[in-house]
Amino acid sequence: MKAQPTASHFVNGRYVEDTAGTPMDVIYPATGEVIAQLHEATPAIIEEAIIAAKAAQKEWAKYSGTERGRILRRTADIMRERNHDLSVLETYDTGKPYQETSVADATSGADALEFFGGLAASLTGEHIQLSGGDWAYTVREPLGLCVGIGAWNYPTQIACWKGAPALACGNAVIFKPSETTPLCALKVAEILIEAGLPAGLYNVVQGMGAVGGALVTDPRVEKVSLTGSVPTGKKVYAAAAADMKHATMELGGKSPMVVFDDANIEDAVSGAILGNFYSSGQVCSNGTRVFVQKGIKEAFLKRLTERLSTAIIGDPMDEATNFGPMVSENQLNIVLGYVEKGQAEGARLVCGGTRIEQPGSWITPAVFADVTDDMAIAREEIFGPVMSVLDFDTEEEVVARANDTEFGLAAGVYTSDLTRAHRMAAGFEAGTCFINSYNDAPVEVPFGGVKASGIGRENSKAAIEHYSQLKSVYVRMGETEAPF
Ligand SMILES: NC(=O)C1=CN([C@@H]2O[C@H](COP(=O)(O)OP(=O)(O)OC[C@H]3O[C@@H](n4cnc5c(N)ncnc54)[C@H](O)[C@@H]3O)[C@@H](O)[C@H]2O)C=CC1
Repeated sequence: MKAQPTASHFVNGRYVEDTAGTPMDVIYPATGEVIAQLHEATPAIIEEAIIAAKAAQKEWAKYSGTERGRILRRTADIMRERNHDLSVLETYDTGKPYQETSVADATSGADALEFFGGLAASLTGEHIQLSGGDWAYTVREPLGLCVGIGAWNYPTQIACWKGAPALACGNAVIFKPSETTPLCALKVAEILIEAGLPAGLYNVVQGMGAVGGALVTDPRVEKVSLTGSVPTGKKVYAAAAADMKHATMELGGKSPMVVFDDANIEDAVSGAILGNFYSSGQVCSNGTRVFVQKGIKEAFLKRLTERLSTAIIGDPMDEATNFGPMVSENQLNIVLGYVEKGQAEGARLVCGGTRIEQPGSWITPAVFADVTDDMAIAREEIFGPVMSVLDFDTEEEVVARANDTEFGLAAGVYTSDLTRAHRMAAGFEAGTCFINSYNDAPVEVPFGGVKASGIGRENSKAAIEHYSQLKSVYVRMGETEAPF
């Protein structure tokens, strides 16, 4: 098999297998071939991971930030050196074109390791002067054992976006990748050990939702960070709350992208393509509701369809390919179902949306025009290459319509009017806004959603708040006074 790892799990610094676990086939989405076979984690594997992580974390917490950071930065360097191999594996795991995986997956993971590695030494508390010479200080302490649960669209990135801040703060991690894309997190775990991370601090256990559920409900786990859909997020957040665990939820969206008459059409079309068709549309923050002001609607659609006709759909390993298959047959069928639904609801299919008849899970990028707010394709997260174009007249109207959704992950605006751009950003109910751009996610900037799209933030200094807690220590310099 093309991508068979040494074993299914990585626990306590080494690969481990337990063939008693349910077999899991890993399928290359571009051809439908089985490229690896793993086993789901058994309760024995989960137990081994928890025991190893708890023991290792106690020692890791005693390391200085400088020492922790050095290991993370070394890991980032190794990941960059091996970017080609890691990107090929990511392409096998997800089907995303190598043209994308070579610049947006292991490299983004390395950015997180480097950023949080650099921050580790500066994670200090503060000194607070009080009256009468008394004073207090705060200590930033790790949470303990953090569980990360991943989605299938950015497996390496998610494994690092959760692992890097957790480790920088002195925590241990157990990561459960998506069952659809289990391969790359194992490589991250292996490279962390090679870079000098003590055994037991970053473990990878495979499995379906039930394995995630077993981790989330274990009383020895202090924090849960999920990247996934809103329905899963609601379950995992509720399970974490039952034990008062810390939680970060990076969930789905149905984000608006607003294009005003005065926008640079070429840039707006680029933003709409990036925000709908990169990774075959499998990006949580995608701007799938494209509101176009009526005056430029036809010009926008014309240029969009022209540009879409130049997409290179084909072998994901070919560096020229810029549009790959859906991650799985299951996801393809969900997307095809929405294309059918959109047509049945009366939207106009401008182009694409047809299954490409060849092995693997392929579809052409779809654009719907004349979409109205009540249609399922405008309300529900599709998580595939289906763009809905909606018309609007005024700024006031479009802000209200853009916000009329349970989600609040991202929002974008294309306009050449500077003050309007900032008014729009202020009016959007979204965790991340883009002005004349779409889907940037550099590690320096907080990322996360509002409303049903989640709680907490990943990346940036903001993530530190979600992987550490403050202890306050009061120091009295005089006598202790009591009422009697
Ligand atoms: N906001 C963000 O940063 C991102 C959000 N996403 C969202 O992820 C979704 C697509 O990914 P999927 O893997 O289909 O999501 P999903 O919600 O089906 O699964 C996510 C993960 O949760 C696990 N899981 C399922 N049930 C569980 C349970 N009861 N307890 C614990 N773990 C459980 C799954 O095994 C998987 O590892 C989309 O909604 C997308 O928007 C994807 C990428 C980034």
